[in-house]
Amino acid sequence: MPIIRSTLDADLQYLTQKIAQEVDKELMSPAGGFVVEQLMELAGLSVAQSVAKEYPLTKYGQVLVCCGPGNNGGDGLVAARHLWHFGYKPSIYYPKHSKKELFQNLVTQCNNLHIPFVDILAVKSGDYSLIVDAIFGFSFSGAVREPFGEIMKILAESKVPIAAVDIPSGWDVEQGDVHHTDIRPEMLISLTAPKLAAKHFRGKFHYLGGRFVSSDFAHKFGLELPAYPGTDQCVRLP
Ligand SMILES: NC(=O)C1=CN([C@@H]2O[C@H](COP(=O)(O)OP(=O)(O)OC[C@H]3O[C@@H](n4cnc5c(N)ncnc54)[C@H](O)[C@@H]3O)[C@@H](O)[C@H]2O)[C@H](O)CC1
Ligand SMILES: [K+]
Repeated sequence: MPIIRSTLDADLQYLTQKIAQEVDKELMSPAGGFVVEQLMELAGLSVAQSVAKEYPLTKYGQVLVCCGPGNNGGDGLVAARHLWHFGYKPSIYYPKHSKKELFQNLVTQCNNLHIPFVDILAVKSGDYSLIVDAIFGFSFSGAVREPFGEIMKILAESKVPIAAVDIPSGWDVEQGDVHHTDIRPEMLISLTAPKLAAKHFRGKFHYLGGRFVSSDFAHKFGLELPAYPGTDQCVRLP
């Protein structure tokens, strides 16, 4: 059963990069009425909740959240904060801090919880039982540019499970791992709706998060979204 059907392209069951960006833009237009802080908060909360459903803190308490320079990284910063409140012991690898106030605030919030910001050596230490990959999302394009090549390599060689936010980082948003990053997440948390790259996902757990789409809005974009159970911010996809 298709989860998403886009009437903008009848052959698609998953979103193209362009449609994903259009949906995002429309949500934050006067017609959508959202601001980015709200969407990011709900996206990050849904990531933390998805992780908590499959990786209990008794076994996966030490979580490393790897955050990139854009909004995917912002989702990671939010997710780290919620994971901390859920009882996990997150650390954050965030090599390229954004100067935007939104991101500075997210960093302050994490600092206030004493969530450590670690460097690449800590990432290599193997002290973590789970990695959250929030490096690149739906605006990634082309081959990976430095300084992210090294972290991609570490993620690819990781022996612990990876939970990827929206798209496995380094993967082409539509075609999957065409740049051969070899990142193979065990979990994928698609936000708003899966992107085409999700068709290439072979991990164990595919979740949908970002519970902020109205039915009118979904109808406008031809999105057929599954119902979220109860008060959950995420739903497991088949
Ligand atoms: N509506 C939603 O679903 C929401 C999703 N959110 C999250 O936002 C990201 C998309 O965020 P955006 O800032 O547009 O882009 P990215 O985070 O994917 O990355 C942009 C960042 O990456 C750099 N970059 C791009 N390509 C490369 C490359 N080849 N090598 C190195 N660096 C690259 C680019 O220069 C930028 O700095 C979406 O996936 C969701 O996770 C929102 O949080 C809420 C709404
Ligand atoms: K990602």
